Amino acid sequence: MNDPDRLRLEEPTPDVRAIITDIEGTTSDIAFVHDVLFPYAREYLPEFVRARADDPEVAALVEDVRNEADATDVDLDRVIDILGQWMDEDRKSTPLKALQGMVWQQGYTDGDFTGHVYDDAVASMQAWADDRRALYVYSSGSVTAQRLLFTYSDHGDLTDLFSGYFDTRIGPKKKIRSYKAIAAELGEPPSSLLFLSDVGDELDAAAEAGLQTCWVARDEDTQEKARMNERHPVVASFEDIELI
Ligand SMILES: CSCCC(=O)C(=O)COP(=O)(O)O
Ligand SMILES: [Mg+2]
Repeated sequence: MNDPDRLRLEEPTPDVRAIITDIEGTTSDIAFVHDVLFPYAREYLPEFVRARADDPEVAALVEDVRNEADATDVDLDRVIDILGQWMDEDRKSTPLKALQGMVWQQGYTDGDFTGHVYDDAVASMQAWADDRRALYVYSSGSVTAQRLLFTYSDHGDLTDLFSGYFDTRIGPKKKIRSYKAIAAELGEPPSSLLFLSDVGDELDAAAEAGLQTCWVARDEDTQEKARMNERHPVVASFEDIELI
């Protein structure tokens, strides 16, 4: 590992004890999320919500949508319209994400698609797990959706690699407090945690919380933007990350 171009993450104080990774754009292709998962949810979420409206879990999420939309008196059809609008906006709403995850379950189990995970992400995550580094996911997709993607991945079931999952129930991904809450939940000093993402605002928030960060910029446009930010080490793939 003496390649001078290889990114080495020097430890501020302790070594990296745990890695927390984003999914969309980081472990997995943005196109899989936007061209496969989102259209599937756009098509099947309305009938899913109607069919399961009396299920207590779905009913509670529908109520959460009404509250988040500040529309407490609206009927189910209006809630479904709101969810459609939020999907069009790619709003990172916790109840929407929970409902999407429940809808995707059908797609994965029917074999309509498998979860895309980059080859380099699989290889590095396997090596880190072998090296006894704990690996966590933090995504706006619900924990259910995260588990599904890695259970039904292109590479088979990868869930053994992960020690835990966080979604927006711990807080939004662009807020400093979310990363502090994750560190507190893991019982680790923030500086011993490494957060991987393709989004600068998420990395900025993590760095402000004291985490080590790495910008996974998989295409040239993102690499240029990432390098201009200058706050985070930049890699084109997980292969370029060398942990000390
Ligand atoms: C868990 S796969 C679905 C991803 C998703 O719904 C999403 O909004 C992407 O969020 P991320 O935080 O992984 O960029
Ligand atoms: Mg992302």
